[in-house]
Amino acid sequence: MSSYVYKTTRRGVLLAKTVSYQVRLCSGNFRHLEVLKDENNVAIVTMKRAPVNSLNTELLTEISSVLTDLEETKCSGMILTSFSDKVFCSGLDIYEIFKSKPSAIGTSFSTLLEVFIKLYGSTFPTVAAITGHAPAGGCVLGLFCEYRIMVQNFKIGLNEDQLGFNAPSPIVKLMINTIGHRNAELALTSGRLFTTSQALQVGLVDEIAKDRTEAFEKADGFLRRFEMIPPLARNFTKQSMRRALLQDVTINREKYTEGFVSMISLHEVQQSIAAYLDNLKNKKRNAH
Ligand SMILES: CC/C=C\CC/C=C/CC(=O)SCCNC(=O)CCNC(=O)[C@H](O)C(C)(C)COP(=O)(O)OP(=O)(O)OC[C@H]1O[C@@H](n2cnc3c(N)ncnc32)[C@H](O)[C@@H]1OP(=O)(O)O
Repeated sequence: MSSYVYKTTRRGVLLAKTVSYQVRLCSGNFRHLEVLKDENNVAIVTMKRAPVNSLNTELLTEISSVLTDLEETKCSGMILTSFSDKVFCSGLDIYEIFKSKPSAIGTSFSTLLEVFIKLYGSTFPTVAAITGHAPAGGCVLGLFCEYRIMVQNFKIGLNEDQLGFNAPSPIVKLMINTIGHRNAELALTSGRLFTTSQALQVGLVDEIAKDRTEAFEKADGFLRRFEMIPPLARNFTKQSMRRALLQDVTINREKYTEGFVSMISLHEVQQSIAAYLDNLKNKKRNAH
């Protein structure tokens, strides 16, 4: 178990260094996730695929499986977060889409769509405690949740265009639903990454936190808003707001996967990803 776990009290979720009797580690043999539940059946799902939580098929499969478990055990809320104080999630594992077989690209993307359906369509309230950078697929994970709290001085956004391909249409719709058509078009066409405060201004995140502890307090505050709301009513409303997009992704999952694979497999796109990776490595080299 990592050195940090989250202790819950009746008044909220607090960062602590010791396991409280009130918190139990969920069963399930996860390599890249830690799942804790408090006495109110709120789950804290922490991604811990070092160094940057890139979403490979294994991590995506684990997230999908946790979501099934949380539905079955009638979880009352979920906080999605990262083990890292620098990166929430760095998006799809680039090495699973660069120079990879179409079948591997397809599996990775299709599993992301499975997570889309389960997380975006979950019956319980969901909040992302974004403790670091959240580019591309990292931002997408946040967008699947109902509410986003982001620690200050990081970056978030859909930068797919910078890598040489476009964000798939369900993600474009999700972005439009969140920040409006004009802002989404400007952001997507330039692959813009927003700073935390810019993201708040545009509505991409809902609250800013000064650090992880505050992010958790605010996440807990969001979940507590629903204490007096009958869960059935809440869920009906949520599903009715999300139905069109959920149905689209569910019905067209295969079509979207084929489209993504074809696009990523294009020679020009692979060249752009190679250049992007070079750039990433150079940045790292120059920083040292
Ligand atoms: C309906 C459909 C739904 C959705 C479609 C969504 C499609 C999404 C496409 C994607 O998500 S593509 C991935 C896009 N991701 C990025 O552009 C992020 C790239 N990474 C960064 O900008 C930075 O690494 C960072 C800001 C996340 C972290 O910076 P820093 O803390 O300085 O770490 P390093 O840059 O040194 O990286 C450490 C290590 O990790 C590797 N890495 C980083 N990101 C990824 C990644 N996405 N996949 C695989 N590996 C990644 C990086 O290369 C370094 O590796 P070393 O071997 O050099 O240590």
